[in-house]
Amino acid sequence: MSAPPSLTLDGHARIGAVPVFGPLRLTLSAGRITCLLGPSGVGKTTVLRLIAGVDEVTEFTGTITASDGGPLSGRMALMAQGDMLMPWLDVLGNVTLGARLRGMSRDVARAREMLARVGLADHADKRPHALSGGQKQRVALARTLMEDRPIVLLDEPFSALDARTRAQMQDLSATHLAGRTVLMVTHDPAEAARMGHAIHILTETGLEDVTPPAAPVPRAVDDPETLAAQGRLLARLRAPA
Ligand SMILES: Nc1ncnc2c1ncn2[C@@H]1O[C@H](COP(=O)(O)OP(=O)(O)OP(=O)(O)O)[C@@H](O)[C@H]1O
Repeated sequence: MSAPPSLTLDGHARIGAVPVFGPLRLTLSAGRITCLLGPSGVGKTTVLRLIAGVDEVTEFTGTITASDGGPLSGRMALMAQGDMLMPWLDVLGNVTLGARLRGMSRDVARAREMLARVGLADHADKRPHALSGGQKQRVALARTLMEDRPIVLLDEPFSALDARTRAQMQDLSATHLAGRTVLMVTHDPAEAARMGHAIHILTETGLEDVTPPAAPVPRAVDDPETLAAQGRLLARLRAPA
């Protein structure tokens, strides 16, 4: 994996005549996890999709740049909202989809290992329709973590998981994402308090920074400083705009 750059999105966005966000300047520090929270519809997914280069409806005026000056394409892995699994491929085929699309041979052993880590070793031969929502989301997570990319974009990656599995997948992801430049959109203050090296809230008027706990990521769920940060975040999210 090449060294992860920092990324900066600087600009404003609209869909037709309707402003989505901006002016906004968001920096994702190199090798760190940045958590982005905020009310529904404020533009978090739009920010993530613009960085990913997959937004075809938003008119963005501004720049999205990497600190090393290099292109972003080919250096990013994206886990979009919704599992985006191919219904005609089995679980193993979905987890190795990236290699298939690049015309490379599949690393089946690594894919099976990744499936075991997300708790789906016994589901490799199933099609997505035979999985629960939380299982599908873990397949999508495994597919994203299979991609050895320096920049990783995750849109509510654990939203369909029960509390225990969610904590396990956060731990797993923190291990795999260590040293990568990560944007994680989430609605969960507890998740941001556990996972974020930087935490921002996107509001109609711009970006607000929330100081994360000092402990390394992933922080213990019952660590007092983590719980205090979770409380601060929740209070801020509940406050009137
Ligand atoms: N394809 C589209 N066409 C028109 N408007 C859109 C489209 N996609 C998103 N929008 C609008 O853009 C705005 C930002 O949407 P976005 O999905 O980025 O919000 P969000 O903060 O991620 O919301 P949520 O937390 O509910 O996922 C919303 O007002 C939404 O209605």
